[in-house]
Amino acid sequence: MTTLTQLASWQALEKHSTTVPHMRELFKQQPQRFSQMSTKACGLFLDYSKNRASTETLSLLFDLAKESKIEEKVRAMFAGDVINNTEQRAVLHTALRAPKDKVIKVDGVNIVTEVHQTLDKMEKFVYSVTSGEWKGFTGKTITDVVSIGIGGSFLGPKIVSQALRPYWSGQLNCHFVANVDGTAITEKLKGLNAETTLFVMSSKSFGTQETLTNTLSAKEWFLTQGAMQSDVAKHFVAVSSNVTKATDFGIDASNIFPMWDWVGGRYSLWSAIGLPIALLVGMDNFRALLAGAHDMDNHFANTPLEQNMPVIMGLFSLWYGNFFNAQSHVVLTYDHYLRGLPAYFQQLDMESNGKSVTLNGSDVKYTTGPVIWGGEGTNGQHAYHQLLHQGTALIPADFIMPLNSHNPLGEHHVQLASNCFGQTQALMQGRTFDEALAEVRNASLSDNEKQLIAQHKVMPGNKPSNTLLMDKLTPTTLGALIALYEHRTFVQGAIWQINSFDQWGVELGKLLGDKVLKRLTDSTETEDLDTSSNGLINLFKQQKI
Ligand SMILES: O=P(O)(O)OC[C@H]1O[C@](O)(CO)[C@@H](O)[C@@H]1O
Repeated sequence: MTTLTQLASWQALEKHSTTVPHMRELFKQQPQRFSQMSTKACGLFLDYSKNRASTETLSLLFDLAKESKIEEKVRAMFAGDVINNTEQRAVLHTALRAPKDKVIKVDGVNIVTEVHQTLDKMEKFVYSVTSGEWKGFTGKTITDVVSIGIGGSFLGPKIVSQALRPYWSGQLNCHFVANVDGTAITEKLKGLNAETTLFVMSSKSFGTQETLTNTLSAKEWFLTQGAMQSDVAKHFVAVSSNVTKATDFGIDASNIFPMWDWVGGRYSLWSAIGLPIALLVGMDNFRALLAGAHDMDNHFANTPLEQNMPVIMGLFSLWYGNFFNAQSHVVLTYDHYLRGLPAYFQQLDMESNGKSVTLNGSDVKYTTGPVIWGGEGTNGQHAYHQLLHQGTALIPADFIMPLNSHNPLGEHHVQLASNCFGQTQALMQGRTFDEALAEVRNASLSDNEKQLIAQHKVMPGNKPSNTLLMDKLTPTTLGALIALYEHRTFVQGAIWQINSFDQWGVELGKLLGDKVLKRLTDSTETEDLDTSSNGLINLFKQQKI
C-alpha cells in the first residue's frame, strides 16, 4: 500500500494549499460560484461554494479520491467484502435499507431476505402494540416504551425519534436510558405504570454492562409493581445478535429481534435497533426512513466523484484537517427537531475515524478524524460562534436547515433562516479593519479609541462552511441525511487507509472498567495498580474523602 502522503495528488495539494486566495476573492473571481459549487441529491441540496477551494483545488481533491481508489473501496463495501479487517467482518449497513429483491450474500446466505423477514416481524409487533392488541399483565394497552441500550444501540433510535417528533402516531411515549448511573433509570421509571410499560432492550452483543445492569434494574422494578416472573414476556423484548445470551437472560425467544455481525453499532439504527423509532412513527415512516437512506446509497455508489455529495463533503473535511490543521468540525442544525444530530454524527465519525493505525498496522503519519461537535442554531450563535468567527482555531462548519418548518409560526422560520445564511456569510467574508473603522466612524470616541475598537471588530473571514438544505424534514430526507454522513465518514477513512469499522479504544475502556469493578467490590485495600488508581479506588471504598 502506497503511503498516503507519497501520493502525487497529496503532494500537489500540500503545495497548492498555500496558494488558495481568501474566499472573498474566490467569489469575485468566479461569478457563477454558487451554481458551480452546489449540488442536489436525494432531496438534499448542498452549497459547498463557501469553501477554501478554487477549481484547481477541487480537481486536486478529486485526484486524491481517485488515487485512493475510492470507487473500488465503495464497491467492496457494498459487495460485502470483509473490509473490517481487524474483526474479519463485512460492513453492510447498506443492506439494511436494500429493497427486497436485492441479493447480497454473506457466507452464501442472502442477507436481504433476513433483513426483510425482520422488518416484517417488526411490522407485526408495531401493529400489535400500537393497535392495542398487545396487552400488559393486567390486560391494559401499552402507553410507554422504555428503550434501554447504549452507544449505537441508543443514540440512533433516540436522535431519530426526536427528529421525527412530528410523525409520532401519538399512541405511545418513549423514554431512552443509556447511562449506568442509577439516577438515569430511577428518574425514567418515576411516574411510569408497569402495567402499561414495555421495555425494549437493545444490545448487539448482549454483553454490555450498562445495558444489562439497567435491564436488570428495570426487571426488578417491574416485579415490585405487582407483576410476576411469568409476566416478563409481555413487557420485555430484546434486539440482539446474541439470541442465546438474550434467552438465558430471560427474554422470551419470540420477543427477540435479530441483528447481525455485519452491522456496526453506530450504523445500526436501520436494523431492529430502530424498533423504538418504528413504535413511535409507525412502520410506513420507518420504511420511508430506510428508503431515503437507500436513495443516498445509490447516489454514493453510482454518481461520479465530482457530483457525489458524500465524496465532496468528505474531501473538504479532510482538506482542512490535513492541509490547514483544523482539529475539529462543527455541525449546526437550524431546526429544533434536529438538535440531537451533532451528537449522533459525533459518535458516528469519532468512533469510526478516531484511529491512528493504518489497515496494515503501521502508525499513521497524518491527522485522522477531527473532533465533531455542534448544536442547535440559533442558540450557539450566542455562545460558541464567537470562537468560530474570531478564535484562533480553524473550525469548518456544516449548516443544516429545512426550507419549510413543521411549525410555521409567524416570523420564526424566516428569522431562523436569516440567521443561518447570515452566519455562513459572516464566516466567509469576515470584516476588514477598514470596514470595522467605517462602522465606528460616527461614534463619539477619539481616533485612537476608534482604531482600538476597530481592531477588536476585525473578523478574518475565510472560514469554511457547507450549507445543507431540504424542502422539509421528513423520514425520507432524514434517512438520506444520516446516510450522507455515514458515507462521508467512509470516504475519509478510506483515504486515510484506516479501518473505520472497529473500536478497540472503546473495548479497552470496557475491559479495564470490569477489572476495576472487581477491586471496588472486594473488601481488601487495592495496592497493585498505579498510585492514582489505588488511591481513587480506596477512597471510593471508604466512601468519604
Ligand atoms: O449494542 P451493544 O453490543 O450493547 O454495544 C453498544 C455499543 O458499545 C460499543 O461497542 C462501544 O461502546 C458501540 O460500538 C456499540 O454501539
